[in-house]
Amino acid sequence: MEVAVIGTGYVGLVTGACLAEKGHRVHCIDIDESRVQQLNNAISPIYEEGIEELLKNGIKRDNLFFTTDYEEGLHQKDIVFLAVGTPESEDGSADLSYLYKASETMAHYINRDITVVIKSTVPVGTGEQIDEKLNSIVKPGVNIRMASNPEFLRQGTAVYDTFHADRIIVGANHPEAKKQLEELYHSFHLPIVVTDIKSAEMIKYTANSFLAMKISFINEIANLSEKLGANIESVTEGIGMDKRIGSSFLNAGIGFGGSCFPKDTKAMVHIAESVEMPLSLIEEVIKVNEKQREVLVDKVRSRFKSLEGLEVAVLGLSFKPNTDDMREAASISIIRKLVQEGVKVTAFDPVAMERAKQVLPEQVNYTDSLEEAIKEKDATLIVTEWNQIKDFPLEKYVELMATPIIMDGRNCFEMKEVQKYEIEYHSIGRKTINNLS
Ligand SMILES: NC(=O)c1ccc[n+]([C@@H]2O[C@H](COP(=O)([O-])OP(=O)(O)OC[C@H]3O[C@@H](n4cnc5c(N)ncnc54)[C@H](O)[C@@H]3O)[C@@H](O)[C@H]2O)c1
Ligand SMILES: O=c1ccn([C@@H]2O[C@H](COP(=O)(O)OP(=O)(O)O[C@H]3O[C@H](CO)[C@@H](O)[C@H](O)[C@H]3O)[C@@H](O)[C@H]2O)c(=O)[nH]1
Repeated sequence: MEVAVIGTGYVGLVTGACLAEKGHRVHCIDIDESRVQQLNNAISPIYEEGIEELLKNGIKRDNLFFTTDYEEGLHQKDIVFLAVGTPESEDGSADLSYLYKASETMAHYINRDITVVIKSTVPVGTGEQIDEKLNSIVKPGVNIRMASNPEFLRQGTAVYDTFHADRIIVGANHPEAKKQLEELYHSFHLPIVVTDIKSAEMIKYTANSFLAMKISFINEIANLSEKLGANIESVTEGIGMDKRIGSSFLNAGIGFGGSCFPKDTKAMVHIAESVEMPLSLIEEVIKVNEKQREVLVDKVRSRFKSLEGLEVAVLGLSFKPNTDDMREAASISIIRKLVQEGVKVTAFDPVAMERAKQVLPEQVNYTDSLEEAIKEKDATLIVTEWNQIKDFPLEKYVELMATPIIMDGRNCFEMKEVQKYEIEYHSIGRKTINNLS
């Protein structure tokens, strides 16, 4: 089919490249000229496994194009996806200004019947509002078929997730839009759930709120387990085997970050408030998460008499492994607090250091060697569970650090493994190991 995708961020780019891989003819439109130029040279502006291979394939096959020109991108298209950002506004609501701007620009170039699909995460009712807006601009006689197709990919595994999604949600009030989207996704061989537009919009926020709730829930239980001397990993194993609970998304740590959970939970609360139906449970999920971000710094504070002049290594900066995205990364608030309290921070991340430099305090030192990062330090804080960090031998901490004290915010190491070394080891929801002589 003939497809256009507006916005070439994590969602738009991956969607466009995957649809081209399945044989559709796809034009991706973005206002960012340097991004479009890079993409035309098969260089990905985002760090995502497998994406550059798809770009090369699509460009070679001549069915994947990148442009800043809406007219060229929308020419003779059957379906157009809107995949621009919907970031957090100051009041916590979703900022729809990029979506409105993109829709308005697009409307001026639509001259035939077309299905317009919102892929961005948007509050319930946005599809209807955009529909109204488009109809007020397009030429009389041109039919807009509005639809919603929310995205569930995770950063770091975005290409894999697109080809192996648990389900595809198609929200369509118009039978032709439903038919076209089913045809578009036919070759993906994935379950498709068809619903109305408002329910599709609701599904996306509900899924993210539920997943965020699981994380805040297990983090509270982890803090309590730690206090009472229980082990959170045994607890999650024990509850996870109950099929009604399930074991996924129950990794205790220093809370959720990234470009989605923090903003989507806040937007959900805002949506509910706007219809006077407060979501107190989700409000608590957010509060628990904010408190959880403090846990590692609190552990440093209670371990050392004074933080002034302390030399600390921070391992992992991105909000999760396998991405260079720093949006709402726990490392930001942790490092800011440490620096404020006089700690000298040396940071290491396998891919996110360049992006991190734009948001972290200027006092931070960086090194691309994990060994160098921990050398002669008073403590090491583990913030992101990259494989390089998880696989780094524990004996190196003993060998290289001034005192081998590890504060692990992601429970990277098994307790029985740590027990073998002369290390002081603090983690989340588990007993402290103190083998320092
Ligand atoms: N990042 C994720 O993992 C993820 C997953 C599921 C859903 N979502 C949702 O998808 C949407 C997009 O998220 P993202 O992370 O891909 O965003 P992003 O910030 O990575 O990318 C947005 C892109 O849109 C472009 N853009 C902005 N205005 C434009 C315009 N008028 N015309 C053309 N292009 C324009 C920007 O230049 C940018 O390249 C959001 O609503 C987000 O909540 C994101
Ligand atoms: O058991 C867990 C799982 C995740 N996290 C944290 O939660 C955050 C988000 O992780 P993840 O969900 O893997 O990454 P995202 O790329 O943000 O993906 C989420 O947000 C996307 C944007 O809406 C959705 O499309 C995805 O389905 C949803 O998983 C990260 O900070 C993780 O460290 C935990 O602390 N414990």
